[in-house]
Amino acid sequence: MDSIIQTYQLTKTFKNEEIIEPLDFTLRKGEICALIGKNGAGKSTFFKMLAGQLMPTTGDIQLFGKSGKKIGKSKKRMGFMIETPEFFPDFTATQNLEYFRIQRGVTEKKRIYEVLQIVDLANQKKKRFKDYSMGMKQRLGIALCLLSSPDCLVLDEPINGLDAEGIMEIRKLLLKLNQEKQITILVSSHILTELQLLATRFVFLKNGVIVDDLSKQTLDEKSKKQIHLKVDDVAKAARLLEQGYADIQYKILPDHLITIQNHVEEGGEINRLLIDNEVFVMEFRMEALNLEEYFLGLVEGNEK
Ligand SMILES: Nc1ncnc2c1ncn2[C@@H]1O[C@H](COP(=O)(O)OP(=O)(O)OP(=O)(O)O)[C@@H](O)[C@H]1O
Repeated sequence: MDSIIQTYQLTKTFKNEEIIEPLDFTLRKGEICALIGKNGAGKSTFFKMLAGQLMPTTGDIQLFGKSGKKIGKSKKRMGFMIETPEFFPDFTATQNLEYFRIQRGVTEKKRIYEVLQIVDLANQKKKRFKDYSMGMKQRLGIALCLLSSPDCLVLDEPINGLDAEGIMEIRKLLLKLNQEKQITILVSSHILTELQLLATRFVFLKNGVIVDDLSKQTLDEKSKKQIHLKVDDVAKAARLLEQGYADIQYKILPDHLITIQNHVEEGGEINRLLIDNEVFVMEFRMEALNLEEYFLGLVEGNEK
């Protein structure tokens, strides 16, 4: 059984507003799946439904193939970090984890030392939580998720607010958990370039709808190129592009520049379309497109 999380037509409505539209999603074993969406896209709402903190309005959730009343056992195989856990500021990492170990019924006391080692906090045992850096606090949050030895982690914005070093540490940690401990990971963020170095799959969420779902390989191919044009009549060129390609994704930049994010393989035809219609093309080249630009193209549509 390869699917760890599966949702069927899952929805959530708050006060007559559908925040999550019927959502079908599968997380497969071994993946590091990035859920990418702007603030308010519905990432936390989706994660809270997976964790059982929010009831879906309609639809179904399966964890490890189990749903409904049987889901409880599967939930024990999951580690959720949806909001920063409420650690005691004056407690050390060990004292904080000991509190949660007892609360959660994890019998083996030595597990605390193991998880602190995994997240590289074992040598900080005497420091109190309030003296931790943001990165250390996040890693302690992940340690807490790991206490019950889960097979899957669901992490909401674990690198939010971290500096470059903190981000790198979390990335190293998540890669280690995935590769060495075979933990499947679903992680959300809006720091897209960071996820490009971490995830094996990218799911884009906009207003509660999955607008794209790409493997790392496809994303890398897409991010290789975009068309970069300099033309004399930008408005006419834009009109021709829209007439020629209904789904065209482009941006108009200052200095008569247009970048086109899709139909990149048809660059020759696009050039011909413009020239044949008497648009003077001063520059035509392919250039690299980064994930951030691709994402903005998807979630904002054309900037006209
Ligand atoms: N309990 C609630 N009652 C009413 N509206 C809510 C509730 N929780 C979330 N929302 C709304 O649902 C939408 C999605 O919120 P959500 O927190 O899931 O987005 P998000 O993608 O996680 O964004 P962020 O990164 O800002 O947390 C927002 O418009 C938010 O205001």
